[in-house]
Amino acid sequence: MDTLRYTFIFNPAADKGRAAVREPWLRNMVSGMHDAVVKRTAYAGHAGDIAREACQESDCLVACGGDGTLHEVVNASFGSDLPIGVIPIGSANDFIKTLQHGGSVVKNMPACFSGQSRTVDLGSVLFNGDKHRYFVNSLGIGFTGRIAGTVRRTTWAKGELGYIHALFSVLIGYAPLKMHIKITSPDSVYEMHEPVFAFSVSNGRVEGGKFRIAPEADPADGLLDVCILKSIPNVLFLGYVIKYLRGSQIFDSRVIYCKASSVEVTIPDSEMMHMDGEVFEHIKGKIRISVVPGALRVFS
Ligand SMILES: Nc1ncnc2c1ncn2[C@@H]1O[C@H](COP(=O)(O)OP(=O)(O)OP(=O)(O)O)[C@@H](O)[C@H]1O
Repeated sequence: MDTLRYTFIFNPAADKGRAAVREPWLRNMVSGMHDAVVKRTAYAGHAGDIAREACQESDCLVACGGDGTLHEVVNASFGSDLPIGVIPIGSANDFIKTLQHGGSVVKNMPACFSGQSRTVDLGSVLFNGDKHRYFVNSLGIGFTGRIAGTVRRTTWAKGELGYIHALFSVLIGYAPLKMHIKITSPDSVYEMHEPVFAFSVSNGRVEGGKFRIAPEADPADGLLDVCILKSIPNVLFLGYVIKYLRGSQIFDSRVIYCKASSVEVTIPDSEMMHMDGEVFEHIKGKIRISVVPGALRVFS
């Protein structure tokens, strides 16, 4: 069998710059193992540019960073059918927690070289008219979009602490958002039109490091998991934080949790959205989210 050609796409800015110290380790691990090169990103968006080029000259791509790095690599290489590996050296590394090897950097290295891959679903998102992205792990509009924005802006709080700090910062002055939501499930269509505290659609189970936002999610089931927290008084918030940490919010009467093949959301006012922790500002109008079954090959 021919040796597989690997491109490792290394984001030194991941984990608020702490990933940079991993570079000698990564280069050492990679050297002499297979036909592999390490390419270091130089700016935000560069992981996608490297991935696009590498599709022509590689058999496998490995995203070395957090969920944002993986998000860029997946969007840039969509349609190439190249398997993608993950070396989780970001702050949260949420998607890898749903895959077999958990968040371990050391365990994921051999997984990348095993040649064993499996297919998982992707979320496809049309927004602001003609804008389009795929997400791997999760999407949030409103509350969790603002949290992702705060995490990006805050430089002093690193790792999962950054997500906890952002959670409470966003809560101050937060009011539930008006949303019209249409959820299409395999056997039903459900519509709601009321203020929503938190809205997410997930392919993976975890978000923000520790929050079990979609505890029933299976990234290979051909469906996305929808979790909507209806309007709640802010005083009840702490109780819901604990429920989201445990994944028990799905049994709460104020939460809608279901599997869907597509979700259409309409928001009248400009809002923040995140996909895999990447922030998209000034989102307004219709957002069309749908599953693309088995669209991504991952090493696991
Ligand atoms: N060389 C670079 N300089 C500045 N920013 C970069 C560079 N390379 C990539 N980025 C940006 O760094 C951001 C953070 O990357 P990533 O999401 O992988 O790490 P993280 O936020 O620590 O992890 P997680 O999303 O799992 O919490 C991304 O938005 C990406 O576009």
